[in-house]
Amino acid sequence: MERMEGRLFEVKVGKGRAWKWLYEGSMLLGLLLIWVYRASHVPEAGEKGRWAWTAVFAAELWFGFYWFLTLSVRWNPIYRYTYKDRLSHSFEDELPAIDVFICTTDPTIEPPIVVINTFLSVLAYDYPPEKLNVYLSDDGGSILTFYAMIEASLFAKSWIPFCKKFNVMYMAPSLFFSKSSIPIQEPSFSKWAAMEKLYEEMKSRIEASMKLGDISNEIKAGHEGFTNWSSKTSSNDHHAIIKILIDGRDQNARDFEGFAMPTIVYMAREKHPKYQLNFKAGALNALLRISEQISNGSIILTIDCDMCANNVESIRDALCFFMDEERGHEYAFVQFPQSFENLTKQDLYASSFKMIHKVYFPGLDGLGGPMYTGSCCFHRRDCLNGRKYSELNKIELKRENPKIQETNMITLEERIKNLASCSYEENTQWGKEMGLKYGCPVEDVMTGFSIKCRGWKSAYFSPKREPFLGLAPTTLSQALIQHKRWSEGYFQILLSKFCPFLYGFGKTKLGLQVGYSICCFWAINSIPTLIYIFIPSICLINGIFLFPSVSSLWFMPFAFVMTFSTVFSIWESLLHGLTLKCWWNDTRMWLYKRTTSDLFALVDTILRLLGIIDSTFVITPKVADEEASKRYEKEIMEFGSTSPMFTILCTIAMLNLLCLVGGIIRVIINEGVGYLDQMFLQFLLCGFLIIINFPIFQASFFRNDKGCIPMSTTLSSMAIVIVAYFIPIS
Ligand SMILES: O=c1ccn([C@@H]2O[C@H](COP(=O)(O)OP(=O)(O)O[C@H]3O[C@H](CO)[C@@H](O)[C@H](O)[C@H]3O)[C@@H](O)[C@H]2O)c(=O)[nH]1
Ligand SMILES: [Mn+2]
Repeated sequence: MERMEGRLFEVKVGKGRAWKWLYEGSMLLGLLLIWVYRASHVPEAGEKGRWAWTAVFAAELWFGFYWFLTLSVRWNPIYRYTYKDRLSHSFEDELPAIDVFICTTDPTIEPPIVVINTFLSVLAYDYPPEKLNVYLSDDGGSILTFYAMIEASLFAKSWIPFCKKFNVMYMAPSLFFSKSSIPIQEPSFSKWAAMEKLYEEMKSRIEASMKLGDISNEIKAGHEGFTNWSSKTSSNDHHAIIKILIDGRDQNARDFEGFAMPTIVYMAREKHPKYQLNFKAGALNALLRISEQISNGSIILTIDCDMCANNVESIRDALCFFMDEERGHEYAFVQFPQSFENLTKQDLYASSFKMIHKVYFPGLDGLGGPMYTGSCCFHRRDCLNGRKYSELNKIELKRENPKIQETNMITLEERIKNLASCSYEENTQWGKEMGLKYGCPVEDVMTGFSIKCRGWKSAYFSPKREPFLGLAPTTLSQALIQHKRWSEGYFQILLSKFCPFLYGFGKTKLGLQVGYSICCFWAINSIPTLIYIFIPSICLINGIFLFPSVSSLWFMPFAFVMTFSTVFSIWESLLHGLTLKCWWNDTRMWLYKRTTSDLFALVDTILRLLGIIDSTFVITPKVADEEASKRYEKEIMEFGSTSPMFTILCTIAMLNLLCLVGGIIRVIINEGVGYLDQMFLQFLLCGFLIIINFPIFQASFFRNDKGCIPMSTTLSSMAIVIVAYFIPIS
C-alpha cells in the first residue's frame, strides 16, 4: 500500500507560558524575602522561641527547595495528537501483535467480576482479533478467578461481535449496561436486552461461586483446567498453572458471528512460602516469558485488574508513536492517564489525579518523557526485556515470530510451565537487567526510569475520551495506605542506586532527573509540613511570635506568597474542570497524605533499611461494604477503625482547636487587640487547619454511624493534646 506523507503524531507546546513565568518569578521573589526576614530576625540565644524560629525557618527553606523542583515540570508542558487515519492507510496490513497483561491477586478484594470486566473490555478494542492476545496473571491462584475467566471467554464470543456491531464505547459490560441507555427501536432493542440478560446470568453464576467459595463438581467436569486445583491448593502454595483458554490461531476458535477470536491465556505462577516472589513485578516478568512462547506480541499493554479499557482506539493511538517512520523507533513506552469511574462529584479523597494528568505528566513529557505508572501503558517488548536504544538499530515492529512450536496446546502449556516456576529466576538477570525491576513498591516507576536511562524516549498521550477507567479507593484509609505505598516506593528509589540524579547522571537531561525526583521527596515533605502545622499553633498559646505583624512591611511577602499560591492553585483547578469544592477536598487530602502517609513512608523506609521490617505490597481493595459505599456516595468521610494515621489527623485537628481557643482567650483576657495584630498569621494558619478539619470534628463528635472516628481515637488524641499543652515552652 502506498505510504502517505506526514508523521503519525504531532506535538504541541502549551500556551500561556509568559504569564506563568511572571507568576513563578514573583513567587521566587516572595520566597527570597521570607528567607531574608527569617535569617535577619532569628531570636538571640536565650530569647524566647529561638528553637521554634529555627524549625520554621528550616521548613520554609525546604518548601522553597521543593517548590523549585516542581518548576521543572512547569517549564515546557507538551501535548500530543495522533493521526490514526494515516496509520490505517499506510500500515493496516502490517499492524503488530499486541499482548495485553492483566494482573490480579486476591479474589476477595479484587472480585472476579471486576477482573473479567477489565478482561472483556480489552477484547473490544478496534484491532484485528488475530493480532490481539490477552493474558491474565492471577497471583491468588484462585479457582474462582479461573472459573470467571472461562465464563468470560465464552461470553466474549457474543460480546465482541456485539461491540463491533453497535460501536460500543463503554467496552466493559458493567459500564456499558450502567451508562448507556437502551435503544427503543427494534431489532436493536431485543439484541441489547438479550445481551444484558446474558451478562446478568453470567454475573450471577460467578457471584454464586464466590458465595460458595468453590466451584460445583458439575462445572468442574466441564473444563479440564480445573484439575489443576486440588484440596491442597492455596494461594501461596501451588504449582504453576498455565491455560490457553482460546488459541487465536485455531480455525475453530470463532465468535458467534464467525470471526476470529483473540488468544486468551490464564496464568497463575508457581507459589511457595519459601520464595519471595516480588509481587506485581514478578507476575509481569513471568507473563513476559510465557507470552513470548505463545504470541510474542511486540507491543505489550499492562493494566491492573480494575482498569477497564474505555476507548476503542487506544491501541491505534499508541501505535501512532511506535510506528512513526521518523521518530517511532525512539519510543519505548506510551503512558495513558488512569481515570476512575467511581469518583464522587466533589472527589472527596482527591483520587482523580487530574492535576497530575493535566500538569505533571505533560510537563514531564516536555522534559523527555513521562514515567511508567504500572497501568494503562503500552511498551515495546524489547525495551521491557532490557534492550538498549541505538540509533542504528531501528526495530521493525511488523516482523514478529511467535515462538510457538507445538500445535497441541496442552504440550505447549506443559513445556512453558517452568518459565513460571518459583526458582526459574534464580541466578538470572530477571528483575535486574531484564524485565520489571524488583525490590521496590513502585516497580513501575523504577523500571520506566531505567528504560529512559538506556536511551529511550517515552510519550504521554491523553485523548479526549478517557482511555481507561479504574476503581479509586473509596475510604480514607485505603487512600492513605495507597499513597503511603507510593511515597515509600519513591523514597526508596531516592535512597537506592536508581536515585534519578545518580542513575540518570549523564544518561538523561538534568530537567528530567529533577522532574522524576519530585515524588521521591514526598516522604521528606512530611517533616516540614508537620513543623508548620504544630509549631505556629503551639506558639500561639504560648505567646511566641513567629511571623511579622500585619503592620510590618515584612508582612507583605508572606501575604503575597500565601494569597497568590492559593489563588493560582484554585485558578488552575478550575481551569482543568474541577470545582471549588474539589479543590478544597484536594487541599485536605494533600494535608492528610503529607502528615500521615508520607510520614509513615519515611519511618517504614528507614526501618526497612535497618532490616527491622520486610517489604510488603498492601493491595488496594476494589470493594467496600454496603454501608460504607453509601457513605462514600454521600461524600461522608470514612474512618470507622482505629489507626495510628487517624490518631495523628485527630491530634492535629484537636490541637489546633485548643490553640485557637487559647489564643482568643489571650486576646480577650490578657493581651488585647495588639496581640491579634502580631499573631495574625498564626491565627490564620490555626483557623485554616480547623476549618479544613471540619470532617474530623464531625466524625469525632457529631456522627454515630459506623464510619465515625472511634471514641478511643478521639480520647487518645485529646490526651496527647492535653499533655502537649502542659509542656512548658520557651
Ligand atoms: O503481589 C501482587 C500484588 C499486586 N498485584 C497487582 O498489582 C495491581 C496493582 O495493585 P493495587 O493494589 O490496585 O495498587 P494501586 O495502588 O491501585 O496501583 C498503582 O500503583 C502500583 C505501584 O504501587 C502500580 O503497580 C499499579 O499499576 C498502579 O495502578 C493489581 O492489579 C494487583 O492485582 C499483583 O499482581 N501481585
Ligand atoms: Mn489499583
